Amino acid sequence: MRIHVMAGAVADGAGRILVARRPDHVHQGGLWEFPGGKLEPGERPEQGLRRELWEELGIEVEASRPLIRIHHDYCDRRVLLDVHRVEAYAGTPVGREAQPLAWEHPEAMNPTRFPAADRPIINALRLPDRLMITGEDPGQPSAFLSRLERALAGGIRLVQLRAHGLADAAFRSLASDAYVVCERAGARLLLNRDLGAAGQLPRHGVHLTSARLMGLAARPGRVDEIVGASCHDLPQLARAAELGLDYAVLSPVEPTQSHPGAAPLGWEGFARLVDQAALPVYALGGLAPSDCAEVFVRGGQGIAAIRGLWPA
Ligand SMILES: Nc1nc2c([nH]c(=O)n2[C@H]2C[C@H](O)[C@@H](COP(=O)(O)OP(=O)(O)OP(=O)(O)O)O2)c(=O)[nH]1
Repeated sequence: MRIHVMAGAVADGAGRILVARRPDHVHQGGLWEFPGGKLEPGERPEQGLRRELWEELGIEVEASRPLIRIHHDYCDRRVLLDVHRVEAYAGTPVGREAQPLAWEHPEAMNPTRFPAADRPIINALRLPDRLMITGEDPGQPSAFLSRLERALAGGIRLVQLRAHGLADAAFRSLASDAYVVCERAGARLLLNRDLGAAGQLPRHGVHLTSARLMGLAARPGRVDEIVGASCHDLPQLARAAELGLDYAVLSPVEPTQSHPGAAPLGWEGFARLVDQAALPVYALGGLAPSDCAEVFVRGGQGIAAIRGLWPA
């Protein structure tokens, strides 16, 4: 039987997340967790979250939204971790069951101190809700970089540099400049390029095409960088999770101008695939920032887009 667990990601003003230490004698004891517990029969998820955070922390959840759902098989029990981001609450969290509490920045979290199922939750907390894929003008670096700067000024914090039309030397030059611009804005740059060509280029991570993903036997890149991949079906999502990638981009959700022939998944199809994926999944294909609320309800991390995010 599967246990449905509600857990809350409660943030402070500095973006740190509240974690609690599980007692030694319980399942996954001694490890740190996102506070929560089992959904009771007949309870709605939001109700269960409110009850658990009241019982464990003495806070009243006023607003929350889905962050990620993870199915995990621990051999001795199967769990569904249904994690919500707590957006507003009343009260001051205290360990009402005498559990030690700590506030940790997601970047500083050590996944080995959490249950195995929590790794994708930590990644979901580290990643923003918008992944911008670069669009026009890669052949005109100054116009391209000024578009990039405008996007960063508008709050973009994760950028995938996609410039398949550029030869290696032009790509290397553009990537080096884009890295400087992203660093200055506190944003992260992912290179969508063969790792041989991306080589030692400065970057915060790499983005793999679905063909490259399916040809790999192990997670590529450095351990400290973000690695994600484009996916279009369940076997690709499963491979991305197996390799321990940090995120996937699933497409196309809606019909797009860039891939007019591809059959769209629709929101139902997107939600069905995401629910079986054990990693954060961005929705791609005909989407704009106003679609984020829909993506959250469907279990996704947020939107990935060229047209919807790359400045005109
Ligand atoms: N709350 C929480 N549970 C987690 C996390 N990661 C993870 O694998 N789990 C697992 C451990 C447990 O098997 C299950 C949570 O069940 P629990 O026993 O803590 O639930 P509960 O608070 O309702 O406790 P009780 O009724 O057994 O006293 O989910 C996490 O980050 N937070």
